[in-house]
Amino acid sequence: MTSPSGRMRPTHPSAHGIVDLVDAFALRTAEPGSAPGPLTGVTVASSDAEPGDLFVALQGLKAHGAAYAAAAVAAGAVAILTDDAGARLCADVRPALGVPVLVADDPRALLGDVAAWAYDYPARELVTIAVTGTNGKTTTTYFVDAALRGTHATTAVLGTVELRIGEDAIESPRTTVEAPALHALLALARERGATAATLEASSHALALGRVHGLTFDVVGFTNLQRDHLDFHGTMEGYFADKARLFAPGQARRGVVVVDDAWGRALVARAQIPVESVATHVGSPESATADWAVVEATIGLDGVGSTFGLRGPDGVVHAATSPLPGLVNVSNAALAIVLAHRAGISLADAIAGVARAHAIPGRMERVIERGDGWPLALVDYAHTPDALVLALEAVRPITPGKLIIVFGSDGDRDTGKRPLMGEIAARLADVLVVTDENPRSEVPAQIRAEILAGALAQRPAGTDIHEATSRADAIRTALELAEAEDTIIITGKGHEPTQEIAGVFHRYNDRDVLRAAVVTAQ
Ligand SMILES: CC(=O)N[C@H]1[C@@H](OP(=O)(O)OP(=O)(O)OC[C@H]2O[C@@H](n3ccc(=O)[nH]c3=O)[C@H](O)[C@@H]2O)O[C@H](CO)[C@@H](O)[C@@H]1O[C@H](C)C(=O)N[C@@H](C)C(=O)N[C@H](CCC(=O)O)C(=O)O
Ligand SMILES: Nc1ncnc2c1ncn2[C@@H]1O[C@H](COP(=O)(O)OP(=O)(O)OP(=O)(O)O)[C@@H](O)[C@H]1O
Repeated sequence: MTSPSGRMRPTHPSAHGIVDLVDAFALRTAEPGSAPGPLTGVTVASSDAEPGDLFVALQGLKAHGAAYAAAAVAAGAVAILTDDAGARLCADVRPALGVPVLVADDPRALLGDVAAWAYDYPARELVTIAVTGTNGKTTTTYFVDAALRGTHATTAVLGTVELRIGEDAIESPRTTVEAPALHALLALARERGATAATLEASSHALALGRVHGLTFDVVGFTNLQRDHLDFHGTMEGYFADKARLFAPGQARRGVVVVDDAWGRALVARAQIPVESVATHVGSPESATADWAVVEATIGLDGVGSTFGLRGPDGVVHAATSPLPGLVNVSNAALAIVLAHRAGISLADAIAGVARAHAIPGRMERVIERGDGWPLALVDYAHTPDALVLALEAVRPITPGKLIIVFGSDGDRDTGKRPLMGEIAARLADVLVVTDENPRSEVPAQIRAEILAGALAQRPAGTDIHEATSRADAIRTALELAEAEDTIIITGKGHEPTQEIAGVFHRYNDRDVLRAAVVTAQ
């Protein structure tokens, strides 16, 4: 993987005139200025500005981007696009910025279209697929990508774990990058000969227009569970933001898992053609859905599952999920239909998903059981529902005790903390409660809220431990474990850092586990 600060932009961007930008988007000019060169890129972050960029200065939650316009110009930005408030801030800069300051009423609403224009609409030359939902986005996108790879020699997959084009990848700053970065990545993908791109669309991204400026060929919905209520306010608000992906102009067709009521509501409300997929065997939805999982056998070794997928024509196809647990049967079924609707034959889609590699931090087996070692897995479950499913998936492959190491994020939905504690105390045998990403919060307070939930379920507090450092928590779990036990470390998955009090420390659960094995040898 290239360095996290590495940029993924086209190496041969085309040059546009500022006059053409003004004409194309009916912009007003606050300051005529003088562009030092043609426009070759777009950014919303001064720290990412490169020579030739249009710096789009947005009103943020904490600041107005126009406050950073001078920094962007110093880095080479050739023009500023902002709103009226931003233009006033730019007018106050002394000495004057010197570059044209352009104004739109709502620059965020234009951002995706401007970025697509600047990079010559790369998405039009790629098969594009987006997946949304609370859980399963990453897994489903990797499954879809595996299915596409049989037909498309070079693909891109853009999401939480990494930004990957072909075999070249960098760490991803978030689940869905801002629209200028997205269109730059798609332009680079096109330049490198990619013909398909699969990406995760987070609810934040949909609310903030990060995927504007392209029409996806196919979009998918996994499920909706409690998360991110700090941002969306209510479940209805969260759902409404997810539903934005299933709108004309944003996508041509959709595939929706209808196991939960939100998926069924989405099918009823979507204004694009959608197909439904029911993945709970024997559920009422499976009788009426377009596609349905009609049987599923969980691999007893915990590796994967086989299942039957009934298509709209009534024919049942034998399929495989390469990852453990029923949730991955659901993700695999969705991925197969998405890939098929993106132009892959059903047989090739099924075969491709079956071949998907291990996905970083998703039910990833880091230590295999044997030689006195317990089985140790790292999983990204960080919502109450995901935690239930993760623990239920590993229980059948655990002859001894099930040991969980977990915490909960700071500065995020606080209501889930006692729920996570209660679930862990109910479904695991031994708990080691520790920190996840405390961010600006006091770590001990977060742990106390989790422990309150755990103790409500298990008042005597038996086998409930607390560790102030995550690495210590993992080492504690290893000390407590016998060979027949399973350790599952949840919450951070692939994450390469731990955010504490504004500082991102290099940290990874898998590395700590591997280091413990090496030290013991
Ligand atoms: C809630 C949210 O999404 N916030 C995003 C938003 O931040 P903000 O509105 O607070 O921005 P701000 O700090 O007020 O700054 C205003 C503007 O000035 C710019 N600026 C700011 C400082 C500077 O030095 N230079 C500069 O140019 C910023 O780029 C921004 O455009 O705009 C910023 C610029 O694009 C984003 O970095 C920031 O994402 C933050 C980092 C974030 O944590 N977002 C998370 C919540 C997120 O998006 N998560 C989703 C979902 C994940 C999941 O499903 O689990 C994701 O897609 O990752
Ligand atoms: N279909 C599913 N339903 C419920 N839980 C799931 C599903 N798929 C995966 N999970 C659980 O959710 C965790 C996150 O999975 P994944 O990374 O694929 O989802 P995601 O939507 O990308 O999450 P995030 O947006 O937080 O990155 C997994 O580690 C697993 O525990």
